[in-house]
Amino acid sequence: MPRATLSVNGLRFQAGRGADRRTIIAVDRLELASGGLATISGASGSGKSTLLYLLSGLLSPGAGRILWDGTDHALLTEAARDRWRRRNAGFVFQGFHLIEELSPLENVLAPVWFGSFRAGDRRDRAQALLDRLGVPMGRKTAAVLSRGEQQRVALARALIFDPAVIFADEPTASLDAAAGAEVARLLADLARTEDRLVIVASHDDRLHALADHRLQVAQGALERLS
Ligand SMILES: Nc1ncnc2c1ncn2[C@@H]1O[C@H](COP(=O)(O)OP(=O)(O)OP(=O)(O)O)[C@@H](O)[C@H]1O
Repeated sequence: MPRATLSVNGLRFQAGRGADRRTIIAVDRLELASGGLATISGASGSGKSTLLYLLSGLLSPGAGRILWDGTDHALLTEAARDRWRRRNAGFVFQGFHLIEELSPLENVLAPVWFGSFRAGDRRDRAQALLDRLGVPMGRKTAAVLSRGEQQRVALARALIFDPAVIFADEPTASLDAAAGAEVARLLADLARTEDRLVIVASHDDRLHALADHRLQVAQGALERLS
């Protein structure tokens, strides 16, 4: 199973111009490793999503270091960072981002097509992931699935390249209580039983209750609660 360690030092991300320039998020020090669910709480607009973008390399920090397995991503070319993300990172969002006209299986295989890989090699894995995550068989399009089922398809899609790290931004926010609890349990399971590092930004207390590492953003700074 792929593993990952994250090490952050002196991270500062600022935005805005002139007098409006301000620090959106600062992280003095953070160490996380595979085998745990880390949740980030914080008020709306506190910088949780921005932190996920920074950690995943979709945004560059103005200052500080983000090391994945000892490699400082600021020193990589953009192409190398993209390659790292494709091989090592899976993403889950509040809004699922499925292609509704495609079947659940086709949605899970979409990153394979977009990455110009041969889908045939991944078809069995995609089906196994859908089975494992309990997505019902025989649905022609993703549009006819319930929201909880759609989020499970999105989770299967995030897992198609067997990533060591999963980033999830409010993955339960648009689900009802039962579906939200199920997705929270699946995320914790992916961290603990499959030894992945799962980092979730969320307002959902059910997710925080399951966390191995509880982080919080307050007044622009990340602090560790447990
Ligand atoms: N490039 C940027 N330029 C200006 N402001 C920015 C930029 N990026 C983020 N911000 C601001 O930083 C703050 C944090 O946004 P972010 O989306 O990370 O918060 P959040 O904690 O995820 O919020 P929510 O819980 O509502 O999703 C917001 O006020 C946002 O407008």
